Amino acid sequence: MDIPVVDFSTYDPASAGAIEALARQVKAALGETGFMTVINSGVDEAAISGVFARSSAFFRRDSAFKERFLYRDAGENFGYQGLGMESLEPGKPGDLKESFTLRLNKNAPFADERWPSAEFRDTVTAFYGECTAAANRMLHVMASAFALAPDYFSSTVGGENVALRLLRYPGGQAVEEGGEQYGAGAHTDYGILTLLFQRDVGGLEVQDQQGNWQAVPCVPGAVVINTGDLMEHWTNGRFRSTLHRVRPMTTSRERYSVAFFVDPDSATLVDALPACVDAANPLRYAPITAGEHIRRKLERTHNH
Ligand SMILES: O=C(O)CCC(=O)C(=O)O
Ligand SMILES: [Fe+2]
Repeated sequence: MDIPVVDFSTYDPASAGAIEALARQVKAALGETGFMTVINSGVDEAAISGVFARSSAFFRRDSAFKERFLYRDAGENFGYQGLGMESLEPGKPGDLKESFTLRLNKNAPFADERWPSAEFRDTVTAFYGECTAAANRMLHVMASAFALAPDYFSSTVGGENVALRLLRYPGGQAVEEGGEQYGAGAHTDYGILTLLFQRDVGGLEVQDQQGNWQAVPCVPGAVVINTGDLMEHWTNGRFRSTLHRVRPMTTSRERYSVAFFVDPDSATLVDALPACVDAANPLRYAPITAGEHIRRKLERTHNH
């Protein structure tokens, strides 16, 4: 399975032709694998490097420091989780990763003491803005793939359930290849769309339609995009929410990644688009409220 590469340099909201051409490529990619590699996403390379630098500076600190910012609960979805504190595949041993997850709720901002530093907060806030703008361009194209208004999906994303996550998969993990414990256990993402930034250490794998795991390559400067469960619901399965996982880092190399999860506001009722339901594609999913789905998945994966 090849992950299709889509070049967003031609994105022009004023050109119906440009949007249609992109929509055809996005529809093919998300319909086939649920994943695509986007080049020229518009996210500034200096901003990407800046957030990775901030991430490694934070994770290099000792546990006592990092644990001052511990994740509390799925409701707020904010803070530091150490090795093993999450199992993305519920019931499996904890993931061999550490993470800092953050939301930026404009109405109820997190207090200063919840942030490792003001500089950290400012860097991730700026990056969150870059990701939001890029996600909105992609959501525009995805909406046009179904002849919907440009803001059909983006208008449901006020930020309440959007999360940015810094991830580190430490090297030297003494686990067997093919064992039960992964860097990140097999899972599907919860919302509409995920933007994933990686550097030169890979490990992400996607399950193809035959059930085989395929490596996702690291393309310099590119963003890996995948659709989540709620998008699969919305499109009645046309856009797939594909299982993926991260291999355990058994050599001395460590993997860093940054994920931006674009999820609709809690009250959004996600119901299959009429254009995606017909005799050949009968309705597959009952309507679901976004908040309920996201919260249930977060709660199932958090190891207390
Ligand atoms: O770090 C990665 O490459 C993937 C992370 C991921 O799939 C997730 O956090 O949902
Ligand atoms: Fe994921």
